[in-house]
Amino acid sequence: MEVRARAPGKIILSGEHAVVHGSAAVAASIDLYTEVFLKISTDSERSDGLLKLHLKDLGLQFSWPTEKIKEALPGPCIPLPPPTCSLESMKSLASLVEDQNIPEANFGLATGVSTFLWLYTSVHGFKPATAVVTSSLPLGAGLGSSAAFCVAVSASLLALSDLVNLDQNKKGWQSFQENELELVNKWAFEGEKMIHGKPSGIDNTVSTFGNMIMFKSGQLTLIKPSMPLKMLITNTKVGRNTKALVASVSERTMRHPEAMASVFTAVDSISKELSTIVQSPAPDDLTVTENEDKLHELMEMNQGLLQSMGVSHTTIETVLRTTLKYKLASKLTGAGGGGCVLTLLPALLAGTIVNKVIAELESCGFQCLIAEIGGKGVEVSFSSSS
Ligand SMILES: Nc1ncnc2c1ncn2[C@@H]1O[C@H](COP(=O)(O)OP(=O)(O)O)[C@@H](O)[C@H]1O
Ligand SMILES: C[C@@](O)(CCOP(=O)(O)O)CC(=O)O
Ligand SMILES: [Mg+2]
Repeated sequence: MEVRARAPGKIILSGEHAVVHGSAAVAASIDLYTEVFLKISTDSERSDGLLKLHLKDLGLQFSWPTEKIKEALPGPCIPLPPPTCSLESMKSLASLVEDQNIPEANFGLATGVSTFLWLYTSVHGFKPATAVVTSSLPLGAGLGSSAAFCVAVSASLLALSDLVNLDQNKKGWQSFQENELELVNKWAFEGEKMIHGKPSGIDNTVSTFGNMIMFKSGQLTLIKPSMPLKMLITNTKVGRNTKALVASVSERTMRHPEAMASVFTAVDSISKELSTIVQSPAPDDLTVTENEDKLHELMEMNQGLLQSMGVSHTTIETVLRTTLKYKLASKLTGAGGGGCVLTLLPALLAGTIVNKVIAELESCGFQCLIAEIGGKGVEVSFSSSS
């Protein structure tokens, strides 16, 4: 029994952090993916009794005797709802992962590895298996690698379970039915909880369902943009950790509840207005430009509010200053504190200007890319090639 699952990363156009506190946010999937290959040994197959996890791009391989996992974890938790990992299980997972001696440089991976073990055993118990993970997403840079990882892992696990009804003979990538996607999303959210502490659920939701969405208090609304939206993504390459940044915003909120409530309300309005603008009819270039000007201002306002939440960074400020020289608006995307910055590229902006901005940003040591936004969500493939 084997399957491949791939799940996209995302950009947040407005509302990160505030969405954790109930404000609306707008996000879109991007065409960078995390892919998980999963092969589970059936009872009749001979196996080495190991659960193996290979993080291929990082050159790291881990394995655990399934008997050892059985002593530490409760095992399958079916039927629904998916279980939230208890503190006791977290501790057992930490010691199972510690035994693998993850290199210090990859220390943040420990939670990802624990999450894999938790999701795997919750769906498939203690069956020996091999999982191979590859990703074109930068880890810990604000493009939702944690969610793409949780969604791809959950999708691969559910695809090989009795809980979904996929066509195993179909060649190439296929999607799940709507109710199955909801299931994948629920399991992935449990994984995100382990990595983020208190996630809003926006990242796993957009990775699961794809497209562009507005997300508020756990509810998603599909957005159908009626104007072209091109974003430059600049990776400052400053590593950061979403869990710590989300916790720091919550601490600030405890210290200044009224002021922060106003900040979150302002972000809520920005996301709602942004969603209205991108969906409003744009029959000609003039209307597109007018709408882009409004988006420009909304992005600047959102960035200002993110600064007031304390999640900007000197490298983010450098990107903002650099792009402003070309009259382009930027804002951080994801948790901030480094990571990636979005810059709106107006539809009529000359290619030579885009190249100049990119060259200037890259001369600062940043990495730029232009991703396709709003594509498909999670998919699986049972065939060996796709
Ligand atoms: N391909 C992967 N393999 C293992 N763990 C991963 C992978 N992608 C993400 N993770 C987990 O997610 C963490 C990064 O998540 P986070 O701090 O939320 O940043 P982001 O989601 O913006 O990339 C990593 O430190 C790791 O624990
Ligand atoms: C800061 C936040 O809004 C987004 C975090 O995204 P990322 O992990 O930095 O890609 C947190 C959340 O919504 O769960
Ligand atoms: Mg994340």
